[in-house]
Amino acid sequence: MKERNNLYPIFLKAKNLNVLIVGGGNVAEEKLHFLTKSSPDAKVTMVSPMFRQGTIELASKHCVTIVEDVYQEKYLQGRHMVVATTDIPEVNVRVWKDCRAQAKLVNVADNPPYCDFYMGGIVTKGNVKVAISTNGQSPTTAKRLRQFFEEVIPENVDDLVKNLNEYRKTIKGDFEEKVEILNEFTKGLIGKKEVENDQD
Ligand SMILES: C[C@@]1(CC(=O)O)C2=NC(=C\c3[nH]c(c(CCC(=O)O)c3CC(=O)O)Cc3[nH]c(c(CC(=O)O)c3CCC(=O)O)/C=C3\N/C(=C\2)[C@@H](CCC(=O)O)[C@]3(C)CC(=O)O)/[C@H]1CCC(=O)O
Ligand SMILES: NC(=O)c1ccc[n+]([C@@H]2O[C@H](COP(=O)([O-])OP(=O)(O)OC[C@H]3O[C@@H](n4cnc5c(N)ncnc54)[C@H](O)[C@@H]3O)[C@@H](O)[C@H]2O)c1
Repeated sequence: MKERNNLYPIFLKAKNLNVLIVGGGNVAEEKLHFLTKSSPDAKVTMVSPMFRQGTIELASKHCVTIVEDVYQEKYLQGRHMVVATTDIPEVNVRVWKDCRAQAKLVNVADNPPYCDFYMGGIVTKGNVKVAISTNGQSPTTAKRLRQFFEEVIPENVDDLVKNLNEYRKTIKGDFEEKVEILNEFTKGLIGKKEVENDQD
């Protein structure tokens, strides 16, 4: 059978979660960069004996606490999600095992078999967000697609969302009637004359 991506994307309120990043090198900085680019209000703690200067600067602009120490299990306390990025495979595997034992979501960066979730390529335009995954097959493609969608999704897509949100408030009637009116009103948007099945 043809391969397909069975991952289930969710849009996390990173502000309400405690994320731990283990390590403070290149990979940690890349993961922190893309996390805070998408979610500037993400709550993050980083633990590592060494941090890059760029990481320290990025951390100071966001809600990121830096702890200078080697990884220990106690740092998992209160964390919902963990990203392990050290250059010592045994440490990353230990983080993975500790997280699994405590049913915490864990991502060993750049190491798909040790990931409960993947970080994606992310495009944000106001209230609209698109997340891209290649099923862990090609991060470079995820990056290129992200750049492509950053170009082609119009900046004013957010106006549409806001206008429809306002319009929805003015529609009278029950839930079904509202859904019908909003669907009728937005039919033209996808460039097809007939929308055959609104479940698609
Ligand atoms: C999207 C993005 C998000 C982010 O990092 O936040 C992301 N990787 C990005 C860039 C990137 N990473 C790497 C390169 C070098 C080129 C290359 O090797 O392809 C580039 C491209 C570049 O930098 O140009 C190295 C790399 N990464 C992984 C492997 C292992 C492997 O592929 O098997 C290796 C090889 C390591 C080695 O050689 O040992 C694995 C993962 N990287 C993922 C995410 C997850 C899959 C996402 C998906 O499903 O598509 C997954 C599975 C796990 C994870 O880490 O979550 C971010 C782009 C953000 C943006 O630009 O918007
Ligand atoms: N740099 C890349 O683009 C890249 C690409 C693919 C794979 N990798 C792999 O990913 C891993 C990390 O790469 P990197 O470039 O970020 O390495 P790095 O040397 O820049 O960073 C490693 C970090 O891990 C920290 N660390 C070491 N032991 C620790 C411990 N016990 N507890 C907590 N933190 C600890 C170090 O202090 C350092 O901050 C390496 O195994 C590398 O081979 C890197």
